[in-house]
Amino acid sequence: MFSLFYGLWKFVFTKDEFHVLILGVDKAGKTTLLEKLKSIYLKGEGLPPDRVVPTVGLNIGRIEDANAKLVFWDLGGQVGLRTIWEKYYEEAHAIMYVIDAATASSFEDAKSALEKVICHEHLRGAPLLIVANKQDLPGVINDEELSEFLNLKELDERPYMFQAVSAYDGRGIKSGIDWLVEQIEKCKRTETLRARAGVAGKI
Ligand SMILES: Nc1nc2c(ncn2[C@@H]2O[C@H](COP(=O)(O)OP(=O)(O)OP(=O)(O)O)[C@@H](O)[C@H]2O)c(=O)[nH]1
Ligand SMILES: [Mg+2]
Repeated sequence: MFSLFYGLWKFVFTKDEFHVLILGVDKAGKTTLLEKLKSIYLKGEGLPPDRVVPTVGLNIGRIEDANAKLVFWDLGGQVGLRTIWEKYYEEAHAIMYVIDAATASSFEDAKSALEKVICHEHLRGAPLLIVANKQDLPGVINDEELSEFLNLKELDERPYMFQAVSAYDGRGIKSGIDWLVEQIEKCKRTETLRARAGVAGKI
């Protein structure tokens, strides 16, 4: 009887935990964004931008919103480190792809790296939030202009959205996360990952 009530209690009150992979080429602002996310959701725990260094390994950040726990995996974007990205694909519920929208010279690299991400079979159906970062800088392009510039094909089979953000002043971050959580909760991939975790838990 106890286990029945405990199971019900757990079902009603325990929040799901989702894994969000933060990808993008080097200097896009991924780690700065992760730190800003922490400071918004964990009230002041994130590092200030001047303490952020280029990523070589993996940075992990955990936040909790009203509906879910999110675990962010932030990987290095330098060319030689991008082969590590795919090791995380199978376990990721969603992708946050960060682009430096103020540096036009980085767009082609950002586009071709993103196309590889989108095509990877281990990420099939994963919701994708494409972040046009550095909106605080002059001359930056917004989310719509970035979408036009990238002109990405093969996006239609997954939920996706472009979001203008600044990892410095925090604009756009909450709406991006709200959208991501909503999409993760209703997408088929989440059901598949949940079923797989359930089976693994029983073995
Ligand atoms: N103005 C401005 N600068 C930013 C913003 N986000 C990041 N930066 C700067 O961009 C540079 C790169 O930021 P990182 O967060 O280290 O970039 P990254 O994508 O994690 O880079 P790798 O770890 O090498 O892949 C740093 O100088 C940051 O201070 C932003 O929103 N606005
Ligand atoms: Mg980094």
